[in-house]
Amino acid sequence: MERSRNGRTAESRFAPPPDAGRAKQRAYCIAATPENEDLQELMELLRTAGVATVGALTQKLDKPHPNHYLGSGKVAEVKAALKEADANLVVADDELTPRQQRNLEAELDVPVIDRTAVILDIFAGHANTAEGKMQVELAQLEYNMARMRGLWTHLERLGAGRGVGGIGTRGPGESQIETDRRLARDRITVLKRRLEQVKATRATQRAERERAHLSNIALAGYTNAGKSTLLNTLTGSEVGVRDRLFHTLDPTTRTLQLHGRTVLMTDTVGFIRKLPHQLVDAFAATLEETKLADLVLHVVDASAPEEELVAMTRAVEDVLEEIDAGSSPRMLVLNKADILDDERRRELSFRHPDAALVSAATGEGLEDLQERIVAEFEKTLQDIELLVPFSEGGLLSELHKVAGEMEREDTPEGVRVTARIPTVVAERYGRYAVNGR
Ligand SMILES: Nc1nc2c(ncn2[C@@H]2O[C@H](COP(=O)(O)OP(=O)(O)OP(=O)(O)O)[C@@H](O)[C@H]2O)c(=O)[nH]1
Ligand SMILES: [Mg+2]
Repeated sequence: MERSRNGRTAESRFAPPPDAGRAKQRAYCIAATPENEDLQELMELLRTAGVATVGALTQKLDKPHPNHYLGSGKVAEVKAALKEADANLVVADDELTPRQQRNLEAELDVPVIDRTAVILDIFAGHANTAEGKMQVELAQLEYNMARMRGLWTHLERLGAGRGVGGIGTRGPGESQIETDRRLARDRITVLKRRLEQVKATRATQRAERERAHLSNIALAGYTNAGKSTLLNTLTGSEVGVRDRLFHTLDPTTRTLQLHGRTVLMTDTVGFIRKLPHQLVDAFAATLEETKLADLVLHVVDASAPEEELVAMTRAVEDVLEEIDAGSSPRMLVLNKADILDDERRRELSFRHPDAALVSAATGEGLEDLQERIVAEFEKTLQDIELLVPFSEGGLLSELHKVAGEMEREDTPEGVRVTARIPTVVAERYGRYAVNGR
């Protein structure tokens, strides 16, 4: 029997969980895709959101049907399957247009949601900080704005169709829709303004860190790749780790010792295929951390099958491009080496000769990774000669952290220091440079 990466069997993904009979939401997954994609990731998202999957259907289409997402024959097939599986929710693997959603609901007579809604729901459940919550709410509002009309039609239909009736199920008419849209727009304005303030605070914090003149490494990668685990192992911290998608939403920065030098390492929100653009926009402040890093470690779950690994890697590269982090120096880190067999290890080192193969869980390969990071920074090391005024004594200990080793000599004007440090950091000491070095 085919075993999925996290140990659950392929069969058990479809078999109802023990309490599925009572599970409120029993989802049927659908996908229109040009490639032979399975729906495992969507089911994984649903599992994270606490929804049971009771069936799935994929149709090979170059482009989703503009009216019904799937072709009309397939929609009829889904309708029959829903009854069979006793599903009460349909989930599409792509973001649906309001029209596709409306039409599907009319045909299938159950609520239809899309991948974006599921991801937004997970983010909403995982947001802990005020900033995270605002970012998610903004993304949700942006997503819902376009769909409000559809939502009301939906409620109306359910009310009429099932004879439930009552408050909130009747069509509110144009004026109510308009009022709601206005309220949503107002709230969006407020949230955007507050997030601007958060962004300013974050910029101040970053400026403070930069004043500490340390290089900054950002961890980036697909959700569940092991970024937080890697941060924990390397820096001895205890950031939350779980086998669920989008566990980390808020960035965390820790210090890391590399051959006597101190650098900063930041763990942040993971990426996914078809990442809702509303989230990318709303998380702009968070993603700045990656964008402005001196080095980006792209962490990959190397235990994924090759095809999936390539797709996940590409998805991350795409988002990095999208947020404009494409030009930062980057290093590929193949994680979860502990669960690879020898053949796969050989294949990976052949395919990705420049990547570091590590296990954040067992510590394997981490020394090599640290060597590589040092080597990466070495490439840009520069000799500097500074004259630091006595009034700036704190700078000396900071410089010592960055340089690992340095020579110092007291002179009447201040302390004369020679050291070898990364160019990015050297620039921050520019005003104390002697002889233009
Ligand atoms: N076998 C194995 N499992 C690992 C390794 N590193 C992480 N994991 C597991 O992978 C799962 C995800 O790890 P996290 O560190 O939370 O992953 P993440 O990239 O931070 O995920 P998000 O915060 O959701 O984006 C957890 O169940 C970890 O225990 C590893 O080296 N080997
Ligand atoms: Mg994490």
